[in-house]
Amino acid sequence: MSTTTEGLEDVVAANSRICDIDGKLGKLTYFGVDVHDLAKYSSFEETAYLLWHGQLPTQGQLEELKAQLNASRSLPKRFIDLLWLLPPKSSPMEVLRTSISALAAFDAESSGDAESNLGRAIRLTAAMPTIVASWENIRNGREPLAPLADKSHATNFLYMLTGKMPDDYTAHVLDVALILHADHELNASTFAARVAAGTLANMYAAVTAAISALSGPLHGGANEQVMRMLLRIGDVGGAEAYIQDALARKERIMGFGHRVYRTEDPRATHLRAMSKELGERAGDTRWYEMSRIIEEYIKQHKGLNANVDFYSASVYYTMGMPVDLDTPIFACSRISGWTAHVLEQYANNRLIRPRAEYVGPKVTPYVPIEQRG
Ligand SMILES: CC(=O)SCCNC(=O)CCNC(=O)[C@H](O)C(C)(C)COP(=O)(O)OP(=O)(O)OC[C@H]1O[C@@H](n2cnc3c(N)ncnc32)[C@H](O)[C@@H]1OP(=O)(O)O
Ligand SMILES: O=C([O-])CC(=O)C(=O)O
Repeated sequence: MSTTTEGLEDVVAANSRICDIDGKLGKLTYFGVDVHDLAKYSSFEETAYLLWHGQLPTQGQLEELKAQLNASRSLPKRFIDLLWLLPPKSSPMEVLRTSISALAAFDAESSGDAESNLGRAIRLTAAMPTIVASWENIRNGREPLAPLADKSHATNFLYMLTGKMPDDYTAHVLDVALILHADHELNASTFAARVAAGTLANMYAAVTAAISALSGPLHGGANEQVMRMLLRIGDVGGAEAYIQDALARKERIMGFGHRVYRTEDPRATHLRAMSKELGERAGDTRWYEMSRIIEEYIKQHKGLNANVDFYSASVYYTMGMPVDLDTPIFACSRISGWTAHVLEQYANNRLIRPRAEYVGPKVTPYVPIEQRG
């Protein structure tokens, strides 16, 4: 058998039209559209349309998608009842994973054709922020809030989380963060979704697999760990010594390094700027300043760049998000990319089944239990 590539590094495992990354140049495109342009000019809804259809929508197509999302934000009462049964200490990421798995049982459609699956992608994308916001309310003993008709995805998410209408800038920041996190080629969670879809498991099963893979601290779970680190450091003056010690202990610094990027992660450029501006607007740039010190130190001493998870931590924290919602927020964006990849997998399916290089013991005779030991 051929030599193994640990972690499948640089292995090309699928043809995909959805997302392209140039890790040397730090370029990221969705169906050929530069993520910098999407961050500047687009909205999450428009970006999701692009991922599902391969082209940006016309005004009419965008309005239709917004109407479909608005019509699918509410959750069935029996589903909300299910959330009330979960222990309040359950982590939001576990609740989200359990919820998507359970949501399969509430899907009235039985067809698995492409149109039905596109409908599922839209409904899942609409429902995820409602699930996260409902859990935030339920775990604090409050009734979940109903979504607002005719408001954007980002505005609705913030409203349902806080019970207050967000200001335009905060809604814009979340919208841009959702655009930036929407897709990233064959990252671990998208690959997990495609592996599940490749068995022709349904979209809920594939997304449940994806949420599981996203939750780990080497992937989407890193943003939460970044914020926990910043909170441990506590003040700007302590940042450099903390990182110096952590590196001396050979610790991995969350939010740094990437399997593909060898230069600045283009998403970090926007998140860094938003972290700064949010801090300035809030009159507290502590988290941004701490982040900058850590970033410079790690770049200088380890040659590693900040990834998408590093500045999203201070962005969400400055927006007032509870730290354990960081990764669920990531999932609420990546659902658009996951479902786009699942649709692409179904459209051109072949079971994904690699081989392992066997490195275990040679063939050994079976020893009866009374002769072992
Ligand atoms: C949305 C996302 O998923 S973005 C990634 C989010 N994850 C994180 O931020 C977690 C921290 N980062 C990491 O653990 C890694 O950089 C990963 C998992 C993202 C990429 O890992 P890989 O491509 O497998 O790189 P690998 O783990 O082999 O590391 C290569 C070397 O860089 C070091 N390194 C990589 N990342 C870090 C880090 N964040 N802190 C300290 N050292 C690091 C490793 O220790 C290793 O050094 P060594 O060769 O001396 O042992
Ligand atoms: O591509 C990866 O391996 C991880 C990543 O940045 C993402 O999923 O956004």
